[in-house]
Amino acid sequence: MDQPSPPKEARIARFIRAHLQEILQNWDAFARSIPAARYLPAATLRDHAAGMLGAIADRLDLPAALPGAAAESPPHDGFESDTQAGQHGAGRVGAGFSANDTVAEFRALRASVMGLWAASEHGRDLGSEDMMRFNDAVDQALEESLQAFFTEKDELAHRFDTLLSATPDLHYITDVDGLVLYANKALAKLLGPPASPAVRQHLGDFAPAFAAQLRRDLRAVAETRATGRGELACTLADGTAHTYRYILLPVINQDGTIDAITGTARNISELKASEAQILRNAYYDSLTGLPNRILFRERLDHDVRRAARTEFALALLFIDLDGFKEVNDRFGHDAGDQLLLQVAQRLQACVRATDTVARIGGDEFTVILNEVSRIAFVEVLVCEILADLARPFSIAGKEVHVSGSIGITICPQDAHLPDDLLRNADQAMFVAKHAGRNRFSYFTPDIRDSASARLRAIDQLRQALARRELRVYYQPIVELASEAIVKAEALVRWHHPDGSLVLPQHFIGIAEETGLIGEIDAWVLAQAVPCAARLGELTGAPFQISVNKSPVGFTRRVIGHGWEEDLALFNSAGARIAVEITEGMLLDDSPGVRDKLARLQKAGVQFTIDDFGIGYSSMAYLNKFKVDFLKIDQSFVKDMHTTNPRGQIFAETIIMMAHKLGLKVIAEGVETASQRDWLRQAGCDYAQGFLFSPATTEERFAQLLQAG
Ligand SMILES: Nc1nc2c(ncn2[C@@H]2O[C@H](COP(=O)(O)OP(=O)(O)OP(=O)(O)O)[C@@H](O)[C@H]2O)c(=O)[nH]1
Repeated sequence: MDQPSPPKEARIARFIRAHLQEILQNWDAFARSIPAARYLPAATLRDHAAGMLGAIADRLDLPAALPGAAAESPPHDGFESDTQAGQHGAGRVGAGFSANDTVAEFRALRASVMGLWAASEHGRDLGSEDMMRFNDAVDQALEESLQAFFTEKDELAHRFDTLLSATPDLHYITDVDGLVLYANKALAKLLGPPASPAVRQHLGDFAPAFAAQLRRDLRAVAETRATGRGELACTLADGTAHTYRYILLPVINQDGTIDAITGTARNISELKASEAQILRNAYYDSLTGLPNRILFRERLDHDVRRAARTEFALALLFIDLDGFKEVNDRFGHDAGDQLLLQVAQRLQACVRATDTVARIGGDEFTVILNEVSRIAFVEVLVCEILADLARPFSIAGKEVHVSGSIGITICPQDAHLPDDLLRNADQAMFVAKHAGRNRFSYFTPDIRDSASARLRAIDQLRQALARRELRVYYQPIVELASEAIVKAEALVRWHHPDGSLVLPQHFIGIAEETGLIGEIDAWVLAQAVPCAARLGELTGAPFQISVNKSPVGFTRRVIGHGWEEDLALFNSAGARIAVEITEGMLLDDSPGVRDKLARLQKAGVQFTIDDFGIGYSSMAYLNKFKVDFLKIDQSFVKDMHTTNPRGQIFAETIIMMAHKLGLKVIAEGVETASQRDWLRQAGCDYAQGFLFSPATTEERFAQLLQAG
């Protein structure tokens, strides 16, 4: 049987297979004109072309591959890239080809084959059925490729949309005018539905007030091709205020043109709020909201510089509350906080918006008064502040009273450097406080001199402690009935390097202010306890030494003061030590003070009320707290036989009252025999003073004791 002649279409298939290498050489030249093809290696492109040509040839070989076959079996809707052409089209998406590039690629294939066919012996058959079938096969492959290409693109877009819509950030693609080509879910929500499907929304529509800013930025990105960045503080349609940080990137086409801009915008409102909070914490006092010390210093620097350029002066006020600690102690720390807040409000209400009120420490405030034309105005304002602070405060339904001590310094009159001004105002405040509180004091050079002298004294006292220049002296206390030395008072002396012996009244005040008193009191106690034991051995009977304990040591934390260490010493000494305290101490009903007194009493320590009769008139504390001795203040003793006979009456009354309460009485400052005789006759138990002996060293004291 005769073999049927091969179908006509096989001719071109055979032609393709036979001339594949030449076709591919032609193809190379065409392919170079396809923009995206430039980014693929030549070998890869040729492999693709060879694969496609092979598939087209195979298709032409099929008997079913008749003209119009593609039209008869159109790719179904859910196109799957299962043919060679389909796979090719889907792959082109990943390779960065546009649809036009893909079309161009097929055109190049067609032209490569047709060019060679025309040049071959078949040249005259260009319009032949072979050619028509070939063109149909290429068209069909192209259609399959494009279908796959677009399906892949849609899927990719969907995947990107899913990815970009999974974040709260705004992602967008716009044209160069800002008309939105793509908006992720977050942005679409902000933009709301478009007015009409035919009208594109503008990126700035979600914050209309900033549309102009966005337009400018978009234009700049399109013109400069540089990435644009910016921040947008805006109010959204729901009335909430937000800040967005955005980025705009030009999408540069392969031909170098820009017709789209893409980017993201992130809502940084929380970040901004926490940045603002950090800034507030760094520069503002969290309790009162006033500028803190750091911001105050910055403002002072700035205001001083500005004042130097004008004819105006600047006044700096340093305000320290009086009696604030008592508010904390009596009403609690929260009440203290409330008070500070109300003080801040009152101070702020006194000054102009251009002035600064700052809280620079616990109960310390400063006020910078700018553009001061007359100092008299400052004084008027300061009086107003004092009056305002002295008005009662209402805290948790209770009336609370404080006052203020104010130091004033003027720039440039007193100083023109911020540090000096602050120091001046502080020193002037110190003077106001020590002059009785609830008043003001101007800075003067004298104040500076005495403040420097005070600082020098503090420094010297510190050194005295370190160099062990302090000594304990003991003053005999005699029993008036027998005139025998039965006790001693330990008194501290300072052997100054200049050879002088400094009495406590010249340094205890500074020691109390600076807290060094704790160290001094503890050191005196540590000397007195073994001394009492030694003197006891000498006399063969327990010997008692009184030590002074500063109220500061009971009420505050003081330097070098280990309360527990003291207590161990007191415990070991028991009644060999008596503690001299002031009436004020017993009136202090704060738990800290009461607890310390009770612990001392438990240790067996006896108590002497020092300077009795010159302090508080209330004696109710004598009923509450067990005291052993009353010490009549030396002012009564001194007055006894001089101009003021009332001294005798007071002394007599004190002695009588003490005895009725079961207490012993010590008179101090006894200098004359007549004072001694009178006291003895009035029933006073003990006396101390120059008549018997000044305070002296332990050795000398021991000699006195032995001499009887
Ligand atoms: N409630 C409260 N108290 C504070 C705060 N900061 C510091 N203080 C207290 O404020 C007090 C300030 O001490 P002082 O200035 O010596 O007290 P004061 O009673 O006013 O003494 P004078 O100035 O001598 O009249 C201390 O007891 C601190 O513990 C705070 O933020 N809140």
